[in-house]
Amino acid sequence: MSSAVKRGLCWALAALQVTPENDNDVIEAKLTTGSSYLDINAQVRPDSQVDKENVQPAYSRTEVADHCSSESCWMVINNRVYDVTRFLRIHPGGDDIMLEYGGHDATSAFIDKGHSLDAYDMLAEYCIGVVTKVRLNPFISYIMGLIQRLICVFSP
Ligand code: HEM
Repeated sequence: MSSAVKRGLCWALAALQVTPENDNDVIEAKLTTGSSYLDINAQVRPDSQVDKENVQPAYSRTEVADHCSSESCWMVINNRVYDVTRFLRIHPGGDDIMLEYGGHDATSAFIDKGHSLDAYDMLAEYCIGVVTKVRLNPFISYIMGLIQRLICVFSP
């Protein structure tokens, strides 16, 4: 599948404001190692930042989808919005891969890559808010999440 088609489909899904609830399952599955330190919420949002993040703005996935360039690159990880524009050039994995996920939900990609705990710690610095949750019919939400995942799995 060409990246243009992939981007189009991802944008369409974003426009539908799909919050892939399944990402929480991914996180649970990845992090049920028994170590409390491996709680992504603890890593993404240490206690000291809870209040700060609570007053941060909420962005829709459509808004996030608009920020997909090197001039302004946002991504969603675990239902939080990250402005990674200034991190692009210093990301050890390169800016290309970051831009691929610019404007999208990068939760699974971020976790599947197996980032170090240092990388998890770095997230807090780039967090600008949370994603607004629009609850769709659970069945539709499930199908949308499934399509989103299939796109990620089968695209080159
Ligand atoms: C704000 C989000 C991100 C941060 C803070 C971040 C941070 C890091 C850091 C610190 C490393 C160095 C290795 C490590 O400590 O794990 C790294 C490597 C890497 N990251 Fe990210 N990353 C982010 C997003 C992503 C995304 C969305 C992808 C997409 C798959 C990705 C893919 C990679 C890859 C492929 C490497 C190179 C691994 C290697 O060569 O060992 N990263 N990242």
